[in-house]
Amino acid sequence: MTAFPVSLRSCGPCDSTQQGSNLHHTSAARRKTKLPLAAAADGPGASPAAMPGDAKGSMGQMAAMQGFMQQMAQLQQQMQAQQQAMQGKAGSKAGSGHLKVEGLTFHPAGAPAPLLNGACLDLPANSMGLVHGRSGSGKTTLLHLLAGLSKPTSGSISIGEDAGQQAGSVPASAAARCKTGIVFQFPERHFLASTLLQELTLTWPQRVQDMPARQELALRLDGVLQRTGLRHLAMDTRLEQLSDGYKRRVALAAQLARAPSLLLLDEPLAGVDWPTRASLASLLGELKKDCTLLIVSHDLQELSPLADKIWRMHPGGQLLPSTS
Ligand SMILES: Nc1ncnc2c1ncn2[C@@H]1O[C@H](COP(=O)(O)OP(=O)(O)OP(=O)(O)O)[C@@H](O)[C@H]1O
Repeated sequence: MTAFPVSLRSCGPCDSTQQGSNLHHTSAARRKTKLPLAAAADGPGASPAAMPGDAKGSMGQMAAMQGFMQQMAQLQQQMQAQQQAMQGKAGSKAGSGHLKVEGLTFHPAGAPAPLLNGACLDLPANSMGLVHGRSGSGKTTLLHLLAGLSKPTSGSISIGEDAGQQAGSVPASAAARCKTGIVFQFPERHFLASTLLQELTLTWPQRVQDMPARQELALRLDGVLQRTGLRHLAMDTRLEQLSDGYKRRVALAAQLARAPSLLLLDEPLAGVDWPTRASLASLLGELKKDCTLLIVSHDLQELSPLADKIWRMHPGGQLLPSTS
């Protein structure tokens, strides 16, 4: 079994032990979270049109800033999830991943029309949903709303136990969101650490009293590494040395170690070679046993046979059931 850093030591300098380094980076990430999160919480106000004049840089800079804000928001959610699991609020075992979305509309400030227009979907627990559609139709936007990375203009998102309740205009509860994982389209752009070990343990709780939670996470991660085909890699492998397929596996493993009840995946097969696509697709099919999956993809050939429900995102942000 792979040895993970369950024990806690004081935070050392970056070039000290791997574990000390990890603690250091995690603390730093926590500190960094405050400012971008305040901006992210503004939702539509964070769009380029709503930024003050001196912040209107190039679109590339804005995209990078938005990516960073989303990354920080996700990190904070994951940290909250570990904390709540430890306190017994969210439970350490994956709960129901029933996803219900009603009338979801997203019209960011400055956009001429809504990016998402009254989207509805109902995805039972332990099933796989697939969303396809033309480039730019709003598929990624939908995933970001479901992950709580953007704030909807109107509509409701219910996850797990919430899904049985009457929908209102409020998004899913914080506890349900904490059990939602997301793997981005280009996961390597969202890596915050340098090595495999650091990335996989980045959001683990750090306090002395968190030892049982860390032990549980280490045990779960061992199984996840086996399942995602990463177990043969050295834990000090540098992430930049990995192929695109392996980087996707690392991002997936980091999410699975949290035992999400809902896992959102953006183009999980894009940019990987054919044998890797086949093995990744088969892994995603197996994951239905553990959680509910909602996948955005153009790769219908591999994924539609595995999907229980399929939707097409039409231009104008309308989500309609689809047969393929
Ligand atoms: N906050 C925002 N403000 C304004 N426009 C936005 C915002 N977020 C996304 N967009 C625009 O909304 C459109 C839909 O983007 P989205 O990434 O959701 O499409 P997609 O269907 O996932 O495309 P692809 O298949 O190419 O990944 C794009 O034109 C994008 O530039």
